[in-house]
Amino acid sequence: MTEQLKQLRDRIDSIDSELLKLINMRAELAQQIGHQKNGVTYRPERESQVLARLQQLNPGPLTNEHITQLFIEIISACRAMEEPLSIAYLGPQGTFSEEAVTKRFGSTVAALACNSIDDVFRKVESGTASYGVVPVENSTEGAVGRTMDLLLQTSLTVCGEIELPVHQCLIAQQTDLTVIQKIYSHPQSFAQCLGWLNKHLPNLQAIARIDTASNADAARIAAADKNAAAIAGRKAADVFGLKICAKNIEDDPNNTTRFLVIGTQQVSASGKDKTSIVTSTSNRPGAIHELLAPFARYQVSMNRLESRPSRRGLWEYVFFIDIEGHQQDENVAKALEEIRNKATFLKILGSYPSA
Ligand SMILES: C=C(O[C@@H]1C=C(C(=O)O)C=C[C@H]1O)C(=O)O
Repeated sequence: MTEQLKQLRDRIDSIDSELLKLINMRAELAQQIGHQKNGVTYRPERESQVLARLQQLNPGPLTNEHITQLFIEIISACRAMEEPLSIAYLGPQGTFSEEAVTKRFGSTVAALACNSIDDVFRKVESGTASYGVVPVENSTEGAVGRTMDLLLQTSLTVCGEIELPVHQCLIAQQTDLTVIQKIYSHPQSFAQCLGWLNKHLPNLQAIARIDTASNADAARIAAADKNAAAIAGRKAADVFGLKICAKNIEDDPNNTTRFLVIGTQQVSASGKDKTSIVTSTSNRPGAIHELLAPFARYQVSMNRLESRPSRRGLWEYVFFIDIEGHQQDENVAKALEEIRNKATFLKILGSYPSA
């Protein structure tokens, strides 16, 4: 070892000793805060402020994404000193939902794989899990209907959102595409990769496309059949020991899935929030225009408007709306108050920090 290398490593060692001390001091403070809280440990608004502040202060060379991931892990460990969180998600292991859990909560949580979106809601409603993570929309494929239908019925609140860039891979036991006779995947993932499949697969007509309940299920099946491939994330290839034949095969390179964190808590304002509501109105000319007019009047921006069958009458709809701001912000509160007076139905799903 050269003298210069030794000196650099000595400096890293002494910085690590400092970091070790500081991180443990941080954990002790989190524990003290935990003793002062009654009830809810996880404070999404505070975590979002902590991360936003660090991003603003970050002098580099580490990027804001690096800093965010590092601090999410530090916060995750500190939070666990107060109380370990259990998070239900749409399993099995290796799904994008699992990645979304880690992206928001870090690794120091008990992640609970569920068989269905319904099961995620049930686990949180029954108190078996503290929070749940469910997919709500994809930038290519649109809304996840089941999540929206369950949001309408549930007593749970929306406590957060997670945006996850979704990069699909074609994975198999080997990388020779000519032996592939079947491809397994979730219908949403097939739809996200249609262009690539049509362009790159030899003998496309002869290849069966088989739907599975999740990408990770597709990977599990492909791991037991040498003539099969799966479309899934990199994580699923790791979990099931498969090779990556092609990566980033999604047709839109910005392909992103948005997930919601569901729980039982009303989240306080962070300063940069969103509010999700479901509403409906009578079926007459101009009714929707009138219903939404207060948003324009009080300068509330609408990020999303999605209609779903209400399941109460033929051709009757409910509207899922995301707006900017917290329900306690004055302009949002006034707009929602007016809407409540006009709507035949209004449910505020929750306010939470913007991703
Ligand atoms: C320490 C706290 O508890 C949790 C841990 C946090 C942290 O480590 O920074 C932030 C918010 C909470 O989820 C707190 O509420 O400040």
